[in-house]
Amino acid sequence: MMAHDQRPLAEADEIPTGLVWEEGEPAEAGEAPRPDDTEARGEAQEAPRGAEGEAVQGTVVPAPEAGEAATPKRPLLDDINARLRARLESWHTYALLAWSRRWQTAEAYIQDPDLYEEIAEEANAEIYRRRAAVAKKLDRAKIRRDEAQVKLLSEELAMLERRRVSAMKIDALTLRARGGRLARQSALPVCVAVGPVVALFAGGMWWPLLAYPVAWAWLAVQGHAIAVAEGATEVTEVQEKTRVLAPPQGGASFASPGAPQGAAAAAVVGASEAENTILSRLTDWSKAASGRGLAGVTPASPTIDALGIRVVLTTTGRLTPEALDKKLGAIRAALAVPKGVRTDLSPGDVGDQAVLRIRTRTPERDMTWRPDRQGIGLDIDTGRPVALPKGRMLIAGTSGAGKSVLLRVLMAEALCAREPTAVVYLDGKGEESALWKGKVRIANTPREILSVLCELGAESDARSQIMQEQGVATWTPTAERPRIVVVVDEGAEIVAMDDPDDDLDLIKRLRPLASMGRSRGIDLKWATQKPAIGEGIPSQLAGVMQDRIALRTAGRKENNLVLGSDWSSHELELGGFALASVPGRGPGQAPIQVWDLSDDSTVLGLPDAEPWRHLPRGGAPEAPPEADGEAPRGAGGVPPVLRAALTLSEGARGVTGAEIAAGCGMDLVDMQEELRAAGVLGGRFVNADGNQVRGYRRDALEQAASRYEE
Ligand SMILES: Nc1ncnc2c1ncn2[C@@H]1O[C@H](COP(=O)(O)OP(=O)(O)OP(=O)(O)O)[C@@H](O)[C@H]1O
Repeated sequence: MMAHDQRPLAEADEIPTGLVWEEGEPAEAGEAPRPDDTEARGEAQEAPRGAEGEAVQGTVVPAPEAGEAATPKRPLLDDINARLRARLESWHTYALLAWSRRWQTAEAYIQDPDLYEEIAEEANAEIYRRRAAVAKKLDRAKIRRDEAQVKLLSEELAMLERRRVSAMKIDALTLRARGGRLARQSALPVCVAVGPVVALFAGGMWWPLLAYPVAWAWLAVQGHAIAVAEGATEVTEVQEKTRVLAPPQGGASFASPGAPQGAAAAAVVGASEAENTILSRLTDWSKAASGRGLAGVTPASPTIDALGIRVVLTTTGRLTPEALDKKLGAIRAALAVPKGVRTDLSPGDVGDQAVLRIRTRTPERDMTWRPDRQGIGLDIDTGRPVALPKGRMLIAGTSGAGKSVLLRVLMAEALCAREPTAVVYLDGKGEESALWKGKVRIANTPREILSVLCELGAESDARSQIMQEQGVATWTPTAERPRIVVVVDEGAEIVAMDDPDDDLDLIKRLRPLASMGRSRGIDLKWATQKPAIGEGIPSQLAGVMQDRIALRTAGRKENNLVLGSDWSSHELELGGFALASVPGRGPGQAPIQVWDLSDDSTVLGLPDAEPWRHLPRGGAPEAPPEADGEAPRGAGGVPPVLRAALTLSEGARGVTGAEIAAGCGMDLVDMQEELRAAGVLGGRFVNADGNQVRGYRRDALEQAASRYEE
């Protein structure tokens, strides 16, 4: 009935655009008018009139949107806009992702929990270096007999020995270091955020504002790369999933990783927080491993025992259990294994399987050292004693790792051994020596150490001669010439003392002991906190010290220097856990828990023993009496040192000072003084090998002796 003539009103009667006149009967009263039609209906009273002047019936209604259905352009544009908006939103999310990751990394770097320890270590090392330098100067001054310098340097040394780095200073240094890290990490973002605004207002330059879109785009690209690397090409909000763990069976077995999510939400009773995190990641393995290059690794149900978590990993595709070793870092990251917790991979029962052990627990064992204990400690996995081979050994460990305790165990083991064994203790620090008086031969000062090394050199030569005479290749220790365990507590002290220019060529004397001592029953145990070659390990010794023990080392670098990259001694716990690179033990094996001999009274209770001294071969002179007694004169009043020098140089053109000192069991410097008092000065002579060496010429010795006989 209604013939609608729709014309825009503006065109017809100058009614505002957006409204049209709709001919026909006005809307029924009952019809709900559109809210914005009120004005329009008012206008209807003055509606246009027909040609004859009669009112034309109709209503003003809003105009349909221009071209709504008439053209496909609009939906296309809407579609493009929607897509663009979605793209921008997702790239913006990528940018936010990259920013949050960057900030997380920066935060972890700034709040690094190891920083305090590193700074404390560095501060202590600085004092230690200064102490070593002053001690060295002091020794030289003593040798020169420069009393004024000796007094000054002794005071300085005493002051340095008393000095301790206070906790407050370490706190302040740590705070400063963290502040520096924060400043460095924030410098670039702050420049990007503030720089363009400053440039705009201060310099009137608009183009630095381009830094904002550039930085945004850069972050978005980074964020996209992160999302792709992590296996999520779409950025979505990560939902916290509930832990899925089946009820423990037989004490400790958990749901397989393939179990449906959300089946159970309880943490495992009795498991620590770290263990629960690891277990939950194993349960949700596909997510934990995503983007870490662990495709082809499937964990079975984990179990917990006295040593921690054990899980069998099955490999598929081209991945082999052996290749898993290289992915251990990625596995640790996927499972969020805490830093100090050790992980070991060993072959499984089936060819494509490996067993991953996450050592979150240490079984309770009585580790106190007693004389009946075997070896240096227990393998923490098997609980069996670990005995180390005899011979030279390098021992490394950071401060507090347990070197001194391990050395105590080695020395106590030697003192209680059935085989005749003596201990020589070269303790440059001098801290432990008091405990061992009357049990082992002790040398603390450079002169004492030099003297002992001369004796050891002479002993080694004597044994070599005896072995040649007997036609044997290995020394069998006897009560007269026992096995000698030479323990160096802190090798860096010896390195610092060494000064070949001043006749203190300690390292030169140690090298033959390290290289040839093993077959002659002389075992050098070299311990150091600083495993860098030249600092704590002399290059002359590094090559020959193949058997090595590392307690906890300061970091990966130190671990690699001592044991090699297959090992992880830097992840060991502090205080008595060690890895041993010796025949029969490899990187795949569990650490050794060292017997605990930190109790001083146990050391004091060890049996006393006559400290070792070199025994010259038959007919050699006796050691002169101690300094307070007047040296007895021999036949014709010849001083014993001169007599010894004459005996030792028989048939030769001369004899070295070290040989005389060793032959007499004397300190080198004391021996030199006594010979000087007897009228003999050092010089050079040609030895049996035809080389010019420093020492005492035979003719000079004879001349001096003849003066006494006269
Ligand atoms: N085998 C062990 N069993 C139990 N506790 C140990 C063991 N070894 C070391 N510790 C603990 O660690 C502490 C530090 O050990 P130790 O003094 O031997 O370290 P260190 O490596 O010699 O350190 P530094 O080089 O700073 O002297 C000891 O006081 C002791 O409490």
